[in-house]
Order: sequence, then structure tokens, then C-alpha cells
Amino acid sequence: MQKLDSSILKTVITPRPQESFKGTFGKILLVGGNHQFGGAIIMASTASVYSGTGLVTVATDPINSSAIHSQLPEAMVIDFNDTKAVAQLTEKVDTIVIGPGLGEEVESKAILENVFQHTNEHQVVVIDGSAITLMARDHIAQPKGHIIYTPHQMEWQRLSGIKIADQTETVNRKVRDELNATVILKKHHTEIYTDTKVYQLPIGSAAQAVGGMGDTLAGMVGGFTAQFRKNITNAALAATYAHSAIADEIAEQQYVVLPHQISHALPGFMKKISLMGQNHTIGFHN
Ligand SMILES: NC(=O)C1=CN([C@@H]2O[C@H](COP(=O)(O)OP(=O)(O)OC[C@H]3O[C@@H](n4cnc5c(N)ncnc54)[C@H](OP(=O)(O)O)[C@@H]3O)[C@@H](O)[C@H]2O)[C@@H](O)CC1
Ligand SMILES: Nc1ncnc2c1ncn2[C@@H]1O[C@H](COP(=O)(O)OP(=O)(O)O)[C@@H](O)[C@H]1O
Ligand SMILES: [Mg+2]
Repeated sequence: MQKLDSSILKTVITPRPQESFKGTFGKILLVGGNHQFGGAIIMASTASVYSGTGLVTVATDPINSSAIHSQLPEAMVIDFNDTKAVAQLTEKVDTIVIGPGLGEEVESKAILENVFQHTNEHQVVVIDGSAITLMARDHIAQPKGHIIYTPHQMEWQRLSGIKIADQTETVNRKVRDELNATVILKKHHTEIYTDTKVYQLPIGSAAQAVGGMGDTLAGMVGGFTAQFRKNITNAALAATYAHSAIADEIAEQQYVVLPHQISHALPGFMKKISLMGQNHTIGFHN
């Protein structure tokens, strides 16, 4: 296992080309947020918008619409029960994030299956939270696309069948190979299983142990993969690194880091990184 280091940030986060428009920076669809877990999809979408995704649409329970519009006017909203609208949009976007706050009800499963039936091999599909639990519980096949799972240890136990105490690099890697997906196994010092390597995140702290922290990471992985499409694996690695690097900066002054604070710090953090690659001298610690 090799340590992921901060150099991944400037490899991925480069200055934006001036000859561009919102479409240049990717289209994303985030699916989740039932009647109980609206906050999860709000946090994921906020992370995606603040990552710089060109166009963000949220498919959610209509009960969350006004909260999303008031919190995040940059995002568009559709009803996640509108099968046709969700299917059409799924086919059009660069990246789909599914799972934050989706829930595990009959309705949640139907929404998941509808989305999974309409993805294609050119898209990135970030599968998080309830979507992982539903796949494992109901043996739902993996969809087409470049698949990125973002499980916490219990979600990985459900999906892989490996008990938390037995989640070693060797067995995790074996299941990753069977899935042929990127796996971001979230924990203290998160591990990232790619097609060729296993990385360990050397940063991050217990100040991040707050509900919504993983939803925010899923939105960032979505935002980075939609926008930085040259190397999808590197985009996912950079998102994971940036998430905890920002948290560490905030945790210098705060006992606990709120997930939305990471999102709000993203544009400034990304600006700082993009200037680094241009020989500006800017302080940044590993
Ligand atoms: N504001 C909102 O709307 C929020 C909505 N959310 C949404 O809720 C949905 C359910 O997600 P979930 O993670 O809360 O629940 P679940 O999948 O049942 O896992 C918890 C079980 O696993 C166990 N466990 C063991 N190891 C663990 C580990 N390393 N990390 C975490 N858990 C670990 C744990 O053990 P325990 O805490 O009981 O000791 C418990 O038994 C999902 O869609 C998510 O997006 C949340 O994001 C919160 C904010
Ligand atoms: N003690 C810790 N040290 C470092 N990172 C942590 C710690 N506890 C939680 N995290 C991070 O917080 C996130 C938790 O994800 P998850 O359990 O899916 O949260 P949620 O579903 O509530 O959004 C992961 O990115 C994880 O790495
Ligand atoms: Mg989660």
C-alpha cells in the first residue's frame, strides 16, 4: 500500500481553459435524499457545485425541492420518482452520484434500478451510502460505467462479504478485482483500491467524524470526475485527498469540522492549488 501524497492535487487541479463554457466542466446527476435524509443529498450536491461542476441536477424526493433551491440555487431539481425524466437525464450526464440519503425502501430500490438501467460505459457512476446497501441486500448487478464505490467499513462488509475485522489489503483487493471498480474504503486513513494500486490517505482526523462527511466526499468525487475527465482515477484520488486536506486546515481552529464547511472552502482551496502548478509560491503543507 502506498501513501497518497499532496502532489495528486496539482496533477489534477489545473487552471481552467479560458475558451470554455459550463458544458466544458461536466454535467452531473445526483440521486438520493428521501423524506428522511434530505440533508445527505443537499450536502452531496453542495460539494459538487462548489467543486466546480458545470451543471448540477438533483433527483430527489420533491419534499426536498424548496430546501435545495434555497440552499443551492445553482442546482436544478427533478422528482426522483419521475422514471422518464430520471432515465433521460441519466443518459445525458458525464457523472452520476447515487446513494446519499436514498434510503432502503421499495421506492428507493425502484429508483436505483431505473438509474442503473440507463447508464453507459462512458460515464462515471459513484455509488455511495444506501445504494451500496441496497445492491448488497437485494443482489442488484453493478451498472455499466466507470464504477467508483465509496463505502464506509460496514457498507463494504455488506457489499464484499468481508467482516470489518477481516478487511485486509489482500482480501479487499481480491473483491475489488472481481468488481472491476475503484473502491474508496472510508475510515481513519481511508484506503483507495484502484485497478493497479492501493493507496492510503495519510491525512484526516476525528474532527471529521460527523454525519454528512461521506455524503460530501461522494459529491466531491462526482464533481471532480465530471470536471477533470482526463484521468478518472486521479480525479477520484484528488477529491479524496482534498476532502481531508481542507478538513485538516479547518480542524486547526475547530474541534469539529462540519461537512458543508469543506464544500464552502473548496473554491479557495482549488484556486490555491491551481496557482501552485504555475510556479507561484504558495504555502501548502502535506
Ligand atoms: N443528514 C442526513 O440526511 C444524513 C443522511 N445519511 C444517510 O443515511 C443513510 C444511511 O447511512 P449510515 O451510514 O448512517 O447508516 P448505515 O449504512 O446503516 O451504517 C451505519 C451502521 O454501520 C455501523 N458501522 C460500522 N463501522 C462503521 C463505519 N466505519 N462508519 C459508519 N458506520 C459504521 C454503524 O455502527 P454503530 O454506529 O451502530 O456503532 C451502524 O450500525 C445513507 O444513505 C446516508 O447517506 C447519513 O449520511 C447521515 C446524515
Ligand atoms: N476518525 C476519522 N478520521 C478521519 N476521517 C474520518 C474519521 N471518521 C470519519 N471520517 C471520514 O468521514 C467520512 C464518513 O463517511 P460516512 O460514514 O459515509 O458519512 P455519512 O454517510 O454520514 O456522510 C469518511 O470520509 C471518513 O473517512
Ligand atoms: Mg455515508
